[in-house]
Amino acid sequence: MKVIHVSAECYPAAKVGGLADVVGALPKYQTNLGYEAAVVMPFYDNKYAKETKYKTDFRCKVSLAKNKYKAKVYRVENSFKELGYHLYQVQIEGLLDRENVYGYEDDTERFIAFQKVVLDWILQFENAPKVIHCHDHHTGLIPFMLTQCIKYQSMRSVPTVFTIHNAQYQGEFSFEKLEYLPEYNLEQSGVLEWDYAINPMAAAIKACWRYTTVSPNYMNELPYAATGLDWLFDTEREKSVGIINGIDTDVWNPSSDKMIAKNFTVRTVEAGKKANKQLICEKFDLDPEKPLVAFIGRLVYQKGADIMAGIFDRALDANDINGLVLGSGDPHAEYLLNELKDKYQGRYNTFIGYDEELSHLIYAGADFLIMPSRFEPCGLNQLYALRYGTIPVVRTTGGLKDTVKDIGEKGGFGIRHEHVTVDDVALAITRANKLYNNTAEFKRIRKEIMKIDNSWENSANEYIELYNLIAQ
Ligand SMILES: Nc1ncnc2c1ncn2[C@@H]1O[C@H](COP(=O)(O)OP(=O)(O)O[C@H]2O[C@H](CO)[C@@H](O)[C@H](O)[C@H]2O)[C@@H](O)[C@H]1O
Repeated sequence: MKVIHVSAECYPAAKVGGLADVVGALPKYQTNLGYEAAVVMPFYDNKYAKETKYKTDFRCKVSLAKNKYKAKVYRVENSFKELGYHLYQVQIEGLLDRENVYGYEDDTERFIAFQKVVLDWILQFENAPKVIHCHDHHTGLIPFMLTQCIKYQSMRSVPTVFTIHNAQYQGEFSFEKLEYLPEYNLEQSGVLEWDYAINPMAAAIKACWRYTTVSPNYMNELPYAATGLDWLFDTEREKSVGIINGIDTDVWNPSSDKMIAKNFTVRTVEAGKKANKQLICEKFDLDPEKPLVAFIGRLVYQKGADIMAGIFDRALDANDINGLVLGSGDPHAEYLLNELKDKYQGRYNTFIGYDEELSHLIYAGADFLIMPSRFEPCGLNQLYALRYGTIPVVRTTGGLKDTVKDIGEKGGFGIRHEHVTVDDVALAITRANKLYNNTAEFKRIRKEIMKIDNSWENSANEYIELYNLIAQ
């Protein structure tokens, strides 16, 4: 294989958010373009693992200070046929074999051990990959280990690309855990360090050959984004590239999606969306005659979760619309969103939790999707919404700015707002409601957005061009 993607998540094996969607799709498109790609990720003891057949590809022991763990690298049988790329999963007994991806006290230990096993596995390849492509901070120590650790010296010339999906999460931990890392020249500790701690995201930026962000605009924002690494992003900018995410049009295709009530194309969009909306309205006691404004996502500060209940309260009060929220995260935000149900019975509802199938149905049946994000490295939800004829209402930030044009502009097809305040987002929803009531224009835009090409083809090629630039 030419490139190995290393990631904590990959759809369909394990998904928490957009990282899984990207790592689950990009390698397939790269392989289709003739650049054979594989993915290596942790093995979690989840539903996918129970339904999947594995073959052991490699066995080793991994140590973290005095603790030793048995590890295996599994190859997922038939992954090339079913997913379009080879999928490998690292099983570390007692560390990774748990149900969830994140959220354990020893996440630092889990992901350090994972990265060490990945490199031990690659070390014994007859032919090293041309590029190792790491995604987010859980894999950020790999560029460091490759360039600094004695054990991996023979792979020093293998180029690394590091992709930032979200610079807010950096995985920092204390230097007390330094002994978990393989031996290196301690004079190089500065490469690991940021703000008196080991910071895997900072270490990756410093040690990788090139780093990328998932949209060009997020790249421009990073030196001012208050992530704590602003200065680093400014000084290392020369080795950065912004490449916009695409979507997997095999998975996200309204004409063949098995998770929705009725399939549709641009030609049959009216009937298709109506049937999907009807089912949502039945499930959630909403009014199919009124526009449906939805939110899907992790209920965290980034996504505006703290003001989400306020937004729906104001927007439902001012407009004759439905509101629906699918998400989970901050318990207080969940509580406030649920509390609103009594006030707007028959027009507003929530599903607090994670439900992949329901998300597809909502993209297919909603009229508008709101994304009042404080920052958004790319955002995939707006791209899925467009493909399913749902008009995005987004904050002008990050990748949302790159992918959504306001209806006030020439050729515009979405609604944008500048601020993450209840007032600004509610006003944007009022604009959406006005557009809905201008039936001819609403229907025209709905058809237009379904035709926009946000598939992975172009971006997958941009990554390949980047690999070719650095790999000899
Ligand atoms: N409760 C729920 N039920 C079902 N599905 C749910 C869900 N909550 C979220 N999802 C799904 O998770 C994905 C979210 O993707 P995003 O890219 O919008 O955000 P995320 O912040 O996770 O990703 C980060 O990485 C991606 C990938 O690079 C960037 O696009 C993004 O800006 C960055 O924050 C979508 O597939 C969405 O449908």
